[in-house]
Order: sequence, then C-alpha cells, then structure tokens
Amino acid sequence: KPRNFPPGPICLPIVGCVPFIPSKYLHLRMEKWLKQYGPVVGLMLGSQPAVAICGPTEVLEALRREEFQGRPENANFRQENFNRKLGVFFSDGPFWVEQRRFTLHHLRDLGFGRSIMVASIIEEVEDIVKELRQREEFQVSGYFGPSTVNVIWALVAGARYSRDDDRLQALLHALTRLFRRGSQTGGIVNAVPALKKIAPQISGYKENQEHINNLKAFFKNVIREHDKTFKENDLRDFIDVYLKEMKYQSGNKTSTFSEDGLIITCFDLFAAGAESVSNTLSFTVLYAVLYPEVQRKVQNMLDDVVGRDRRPHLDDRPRLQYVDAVLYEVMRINTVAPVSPAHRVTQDLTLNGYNIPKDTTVIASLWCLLHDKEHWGDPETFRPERFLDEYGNIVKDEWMVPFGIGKRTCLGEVMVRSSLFIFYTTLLQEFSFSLPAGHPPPSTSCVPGITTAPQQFRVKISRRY
Ligand code: HEM
Repeated sequence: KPRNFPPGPICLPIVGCVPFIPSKYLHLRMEKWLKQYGPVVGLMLGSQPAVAICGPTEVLEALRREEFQGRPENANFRQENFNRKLGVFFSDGPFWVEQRRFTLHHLRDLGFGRSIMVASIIEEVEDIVKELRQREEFQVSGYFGPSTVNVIWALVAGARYSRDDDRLQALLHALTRLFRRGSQTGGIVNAVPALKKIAPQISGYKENQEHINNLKAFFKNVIREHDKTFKENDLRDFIDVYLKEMKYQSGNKTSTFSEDGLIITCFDLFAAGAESVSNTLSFTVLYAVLYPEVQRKVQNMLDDVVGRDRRPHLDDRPRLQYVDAVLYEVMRINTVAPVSPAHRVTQDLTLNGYNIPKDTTVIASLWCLLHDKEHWGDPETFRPERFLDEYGNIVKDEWMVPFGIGKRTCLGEVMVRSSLFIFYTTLLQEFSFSLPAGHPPPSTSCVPGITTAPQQFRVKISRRY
C-alpha cells in the first residue's frame, strides 16, 4: 500500500484485497467498513491502489472536488470502450467535458426534458396500460425495460421497438447479464488481468465480452443505417447530429468525435435508459404493494386533482407533491445506484489526512448518505412524509443524492424524474396493484449488480374503472 494510505482490509500478494471485497452488495459491506476502518478505506485491487469512501460527509466532499472527477484508466474499465476514452460515462478530462456538453446540449435541442420527450413517455405508458388491461397478474421485475429504453432511444435513434421485439429482448437480456455480474471495482479480472487468458470462462470475462460485442455491433449497425440516409439539412435524431459534427470535424486530428465514440455514447444512453429507470419503476410497484395505504393515498389525490377523464400531466405536479415524496422515498430506500461508478483521482492529494496518490480508483457510497441514521432518524422505514413540510410541500434535502454529486451527476436526471412521475401516476390512476392470493409479501432486499433491482415478484392487477 502507498505511504500514509487509509486503513482497510489486509492485502495478499498479486490479488491485493480483492478476496475481501464482495462481488455482491458492496454498499452493505461499505457500511461495515465505515464502522471497522472509518470513513475512508484503503484497498488494493491487485497492485493498484483504490479508495472506498464510506462516510457521508467525506462522500459529499470528495465528489465535489475537481481532482476526483477522473475515471479509471485501467484495461478492464475501458474494455467495453475499445480500450479508449470514449463516450460520456467512462471518459474524463477535456474529452469528457466536450462530449458531455455536446450530448446534453443536443439531447435537449431534440426534446430531452421537453414536450417531445413527454409525448414519447405517454406513448410508452399507454402501451403498457393496453397490455395490462388484458391481464390479471404480471411479473414486475424487468417488465418496464422495453418501454423505458424506448423513451431515450426515440431521441437518440428516432426509433421505438414493440415490447416483444426479439432483437430488443436479446439486447436487454445482454445488458441485464452485464449489470448483474458487474462490480464497481472491476472484479477479479481487473485485479489479475492474466485471468482473461487463463480462465476466461470462470472469470465471466468471455461471456461479458460476447454481450458487449453484440451490443456494440447493434449500435454500429444502427449508425451505419443512419449514415446511408443522412441529410445535413434534415437531422432526425442524436445520431444524425453527431454524424454531422463528425463530418464537420473530419480533417481535425484532435477531434473528439468518431464512429467508435458514437457507438459508446449510444451504449451509455441505451444502457442507462434500459436498466436504471426500469428497475426504479419496479421498485415503485413493489412499495405500492407493500404499502397499500400509500397506494390508496396517491390514488385519492389523483382522483381529486386529475379526475378520471384525462391523464395526469407534469403540470399537475405542484398539486401532487405527495407523489414526488413517494418517488423520492423509493429512490432513497432502495436506490438503484447505491455505489457510484468508479472515479479516479487526477493528482496526488489528501483526504481526511490520508495520502491518495494520482490515478487511485475511488468508489463512493451514495447509500451511506441515503441511509444515515443520524440524518434520517429511521432510514429503514418507508415513510414518504419525511420529504414534506407541514404544508405538504416537498422539502429539498442535500443528502438525497440518488443521481450522484458534483460535475459527474447523472445526465438523465430530468428524463428520469419526468418518466417516473408519468409512468407511476398513469398506472395508479388506471390500476390497483396487490399481492396475488397465497403469495408471501415480496422481499425488499435487492438483486445485486452494478445497479440493483428488485427480486422477481408477481402482482395482481385490478382495474379501477
Ligand atoms: C433512476 C434512474 C437513474 C439513476 C438513479 C441514475 C444515477 C446515476 C449516478 C449515481 C451516476 C453516477 C455519478 C458519478 O459518476 O458519480 C449517473 C451517471 C450517469 N447517468 Fe444516470 N441514473 C439514472 C438514469 C439515467 C438515464 C435514463 C440516463 C440516460 C439519459 C443516464 C445517463 C447517465 C450518464 C451518461 C452518466 C455519466 C455522467 C458522467 O460521467 O458525466 N442515467 N447516473
């Protein structure tokens, strides 16, 4: 370990601390580390230093500091990115600044966060309503993936898929496998890269590569199809806008725009749209079933504010602040990203008096802020009212950080908030959800992975009118 490095689990030759870092439920282990070693924990991933930030104030401090905004350079973190800094998620430095700004700016121009996106959310939820009207029960976990990915894909690639499209189902399956098997620390293959050659099957490396290659091949094909019909004065979607910039900068050797870069940006947006929003929606149904009184209260409010002759709309939000409080509470109690994706420190620095050398990988627990006992009082209790003041208005809380903190906060936050509000209110206006007869209450403990998801559970659907 480097000199004056934070305390942490013991290190073994070659593998470092990796045997003591669980591949599942890392956020829960980080809670234990906080008690055992303190708020900043030193790890070795093979021969590479890494720091796990487990203390809430330390997480707030670190993720706001400029020097913490890098992403790890080592091979495993970059493998899906053609081993280069590409896209938004796993790039950093001036490349990332330019790509993040470009992506956000043009997604907004294309309708991100505006009425065009809302229209597409409504189209998706109506599709679900139509399907659920035909059913008496449904299996919730994973159910919303095709719809939530369509919302972002409409802006990125100008396309939507039917919910049972085979190709879409295969892509979502590949993503689920990658998200469920992944680890924020890069896992054993990152610590001991030789395993890729010695034991590709056992380490999961081979299967991951197959999924990654299939996804990249799909995005490449979509991009090539766009290129064939590209017209500079008729830009249809984000891919067209990016292609235009790529062509404009084609003679510029320092350009950050390339076909590979576009493939990875598509990957970043598609994956985020498919996994995180879908899992959060499944959690909203889980808590609706477990807390029928909360479900009823939302429905009564919808009846009062919206009625039954029209659909809820974002404009109703100021009069439905309880709904936002419920959605906040779902994202707090079972957040889908309990540990931030790995960051990298871009220079030697100190945190809490410990030395952290340049290029150290950093993982930060968002869970520790969302579940801090001193701050929330009863963090394990599902209680939406904690986000409301005495007049029923939403109270902003600095520790409510499901989308991260600082310059790398989630690029999709506006879309997520709008999607969750419209999906949730429309579903509860139309249906009531309950446990099928004889089924035990579903567990709130999540399925592990890079993001978390609820375990498989079925619910009974009753139409409200
Ligand atoms: C419930 C849904 C979501 C949650 C809870 C969530 C949460 C997060 C978190 C915690 C980060 C990491 C911040 C960090 O690195 O410290 C992040 C980054 C990111 N998210 Fe989301 N996200 C969600 C949905 C989405 C969606 C739908 C999109 C697509 C538009 C998206 C795009 C991104 C991107 C591109 C980044 C990387 C930002 C960067 O490194 O500059 N996310 N998100």
